[in-house]
This record gives sequence, structure tokens and C-alpha cells, in this order.
Amino acid sequence: MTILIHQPDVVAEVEEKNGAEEELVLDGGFVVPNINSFGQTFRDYEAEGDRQPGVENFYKTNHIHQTYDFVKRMRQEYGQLNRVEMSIWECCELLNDVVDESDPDLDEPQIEHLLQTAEAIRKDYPDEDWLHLTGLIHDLGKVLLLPSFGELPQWAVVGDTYPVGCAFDESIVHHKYFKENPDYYNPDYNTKYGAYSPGCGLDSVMMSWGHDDYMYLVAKENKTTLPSAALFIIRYHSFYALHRAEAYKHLMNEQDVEDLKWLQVFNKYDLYSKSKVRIDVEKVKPYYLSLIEKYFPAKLKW
Ligand SMILES: O[C@H]1[C@H](O)[C@@H](O)[C@H](O)[C@@H](O)[C@H]1O
Ligand SMILES: [Fe+2]
Ligand SMILES: [Fe+2]
Repeated sequence: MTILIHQPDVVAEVEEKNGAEEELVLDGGFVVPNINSFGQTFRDYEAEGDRQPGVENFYKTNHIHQTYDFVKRMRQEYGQLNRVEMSIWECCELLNDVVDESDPDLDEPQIEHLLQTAEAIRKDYPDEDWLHLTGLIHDLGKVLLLPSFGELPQWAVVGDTYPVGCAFDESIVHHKYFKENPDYYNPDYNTKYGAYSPGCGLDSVMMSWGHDDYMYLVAKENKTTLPSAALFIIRYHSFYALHRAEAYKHLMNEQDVEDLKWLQVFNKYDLYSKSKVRIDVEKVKPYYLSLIEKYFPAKLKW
């Protein structure tokens, strides 16, 4: 039996297999698990468990420090791309040593997550090679945690992102900690529009600093030939307040509305492919190297 469920952002199908457990099936057949590898529902930031206190503490620090001025400084500094020269694949390998402290659903090295995301998309959208590559590279910005990239603290690299320069929406994870952010009390930045105007477009909105915006800058400045939807996905994939809670829509322009559709497709694979099942890196490497060659220069400035 097939039942249609209307979620705010997706029409998904639930198939009941032999009257047993319910599984969520996306357009191409990817089966969304009901629970993560820790036995909890995905993105449950309150569920008690070993990771909960660390994740909450992560968001507390993140919300206190991400201010409009901080983001402006980081964009200027990292926009120079004068730290490292390397290929996309070399960067993937660096993520072998990176674990994300903000994530309640995954404690594996990040390279696993990149391959799991890309391979899950590839199964359902075999012809959209640009989307496979987007899956592979979307989190590469997490190298900011490493010494040669300035060794930024976790709160300045990972976790969900949100606009700075206007009011922090209630839907943001652990919203209460914004009360310790100086911008919370700044009348220039604490209203619905703050520094922005209706429909101004997300491109003119400053997002909290982290791996998304950094990787967007890297891809753009190194002149990737990936389509604009790919750049949008990379830049806003952690913006759950927008793509899940539908907040901040008043800042979007028409192009954002278009690109958001692909981001919502992408998000299911980014989130629900997180598991303990490992991908054989050597087996899939030749395919991804061919995509990298198609869409990127051999060496990039980081
Ligand atoms: O903890 C995760 C992780 O940092 C992801 O890379 C990011 O995209 C998500 O938004 C966040 O919730
Ligand atoms: Fe991410
Ligand atoms: Fe991710």
C-alpha cells in the first residue's frame, strides 16, 4: 500500500511493507531510515544521549559568537583564498581526520559522510552528475578546523547556519542562547529585516560563518562550471531555518525560490544517508575523479 504524506517541504511516500515497519521512500527509491545510528530520530536536539550535552554546548558557543561583525571579518579574511593550493580530491582526504561536534546523528569521519551522500544521490538521480559531485564536496569547508586553514573552533565551522544582521528566528536550534549574543540587543540588527530589505535575495544576506559559505567562495572563485543550483546547495545546505522551517522567505528573490527546490531534494540525502555503513573509497574514486575533472580546475586556491 502506498500512502502520500504532505510534509512542509516534501511530498514523500510511505510504503508499508508486509504491514510491518513504515519506511519513507523518496522519489528515486532511497529508503529513509526511521532512526539514526544512535537509535534516535534524526535531528532531535533534546533527546537524551551521550552526544546531547556536547551538541547543546556547541550551539551555545556558536550562538554567542556569531555576530554581524564577526562574519564580515571572516568573509574578508577567507575570501582571499591565500592559504593552501590543492585539488578537490586531496581536500576530501583531509576530511578523514575531521569529526563534527555539532551533529547529533553522526560521529564518523567526514569523508564517510561525503561518500554516503553522493552515492545515495547517484542511485536515485543517475543522470544528474553535477548533483553527485555536489554531494561529494558540500562539506569540504570543514577543513577550516585544520591547522593549515587557521584551525578555527567548531562553532565557527559546523552546525546549522542562519542570517546575521536581522532577528534570529525562533526555529533555530537552541534559539535561547542568542540572548547572550550582542546583536540580539542591537536595534540595527534585531528586527525582521534588520540590515536587509524585502525580497533582496539571499546573496546579499550575511550568513553565520562556517563551512557552507567558505566552500561556496572556494567553488565560485576557482571558477567551477557547476550550475547555480549546486552553488546554492553548497552555500545554504545548513540553513535549516529556511529549507525546513520556511523562515526568512521574505528575504528570498525569484532565483532563490527556484534554487531552493534542488536544495530540498539534496537535503534528504545529506541528512538521511548518515549511517555506519561504509563506502569502499577505492571503488568509487575513479568515478568522482572524472567528475572533479569535468567541473573543476586541477588545483584550487583555498
Ligand atoms: O551538524 C550538522 C553538520 O554540521 C552539517 O554539516 C550541517 O550541514 C548541518 O546543518 C548541521 O546540522
Ligand atoms: Fe554541512
Ligand atoms: Fe553534510
